[in-house]
Amino acid sequence: MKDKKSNDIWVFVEIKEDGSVQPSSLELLNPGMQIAEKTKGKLVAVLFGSELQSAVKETAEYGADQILMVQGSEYEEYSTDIYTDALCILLKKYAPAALLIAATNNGRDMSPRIACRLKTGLTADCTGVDAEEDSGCLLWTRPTLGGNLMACIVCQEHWPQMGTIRPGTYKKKKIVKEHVEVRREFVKLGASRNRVRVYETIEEEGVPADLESAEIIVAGGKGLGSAQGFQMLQNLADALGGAVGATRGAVEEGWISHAFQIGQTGKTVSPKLYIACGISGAIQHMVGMSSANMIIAINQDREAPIFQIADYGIVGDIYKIIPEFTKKIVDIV
Ligand SMILES: Cc1cc2nc3c(=O)[nH]c(=O)nc-3n(C[C@H](O)[C@H](O)[C@H](O)COP(=O)(O)OP(=O)(O)OC[C@H]3O[C@@H](n4cnc5c(N)ncnc54)[C@H](O)[C@@H]3O)c2cc1C
Repeated sequence: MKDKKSNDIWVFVEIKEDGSVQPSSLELLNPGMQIAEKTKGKLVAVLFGSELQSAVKETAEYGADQILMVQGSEYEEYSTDIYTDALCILLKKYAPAALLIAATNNGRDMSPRIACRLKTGLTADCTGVDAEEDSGCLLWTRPTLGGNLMACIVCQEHWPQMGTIRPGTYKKKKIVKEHVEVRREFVKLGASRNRVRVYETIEEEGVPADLESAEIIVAGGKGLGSAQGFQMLQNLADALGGAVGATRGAVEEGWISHAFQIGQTGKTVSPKLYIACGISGAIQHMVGMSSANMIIAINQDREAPIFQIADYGIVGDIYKIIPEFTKKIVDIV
């Protein structure tokens, strides 16, 4: 679209199959607030679903000025056709300045279709977003050229400014607002049709359930020396109620699948506690985990760069430290 009707920033808030809110969507309300302040618009959360009361209540705690709820049985589960059609109708009606979508499977599926229909640009899989105050254009950051460079992408004169943002890039931020306006929207889908029916959802085996939203991550690198080392880390993660992650070094060795990789070409995480075991601290790894609240690094090389960002550093052999540490935790719990 060539014009916008407002400076509002929209965040599409995805609802999971169990009716709860996708945490990575709530994370986007955090940068959304700062951007809306710069563009001098409202922060609007858009929700689709069949039963939205509790999702609206939860979303209202994360800083939205307004919530658009689109309720109906046709939105009970995600459908590429229905969601794309409905969101395009709303975007044409309100013509906001920007739309932020979490880079989940559904977000990645829907976003390019919307951008194409509205004849606007889409910056996919971003690791950061900001806004230019003068132009109101969004500044999207993402790795480019195989991850060797970070690019700042601007899409001028096309609205809404659209991008998908990697889960885990931002932290959810609770904000108490005196008033959050909740508006019901009825979208007349007309000739829309759902061409795809989902008969069954099969969870892929061996994939970490929610690495991006884990509060504790025990990550391993090449210092583990073998795939067996990850079992040792899994024991510690289980004792702490956390998840296991890995460096690209360990993934390339074939010790663990790419789904566990953290970093520039893997996942972005932001846990409360990150325990880095046998990880040197290459920049491409650190961009994916440096926003953790607390980092504990265990490495036998006291010069390893990971110690520069660690809150606590232990110089030593992981094979001596981790089993002892796990035993202590198990004894306490
Ligand atoms: C374009 C591009 C994208 C990339 N994307 C990513 C990415 O997304 N994620 C990522 O992780 N990397 C990525 N990399 C690779 C990155 O540059 C590093 O090569 C990688 O992170 C190194 O992994 P590592 O720390 O496991 O291995 P190493 O750098 O080999 O470090 C192993 C560490 O283990 C320590 N150690 C060894 N034995 C022990 C022991 N017994 N006890 C304690 N410590 C021990 C060593 O002292 C060493 O510091 C990318 C690279 C490029 C070029």
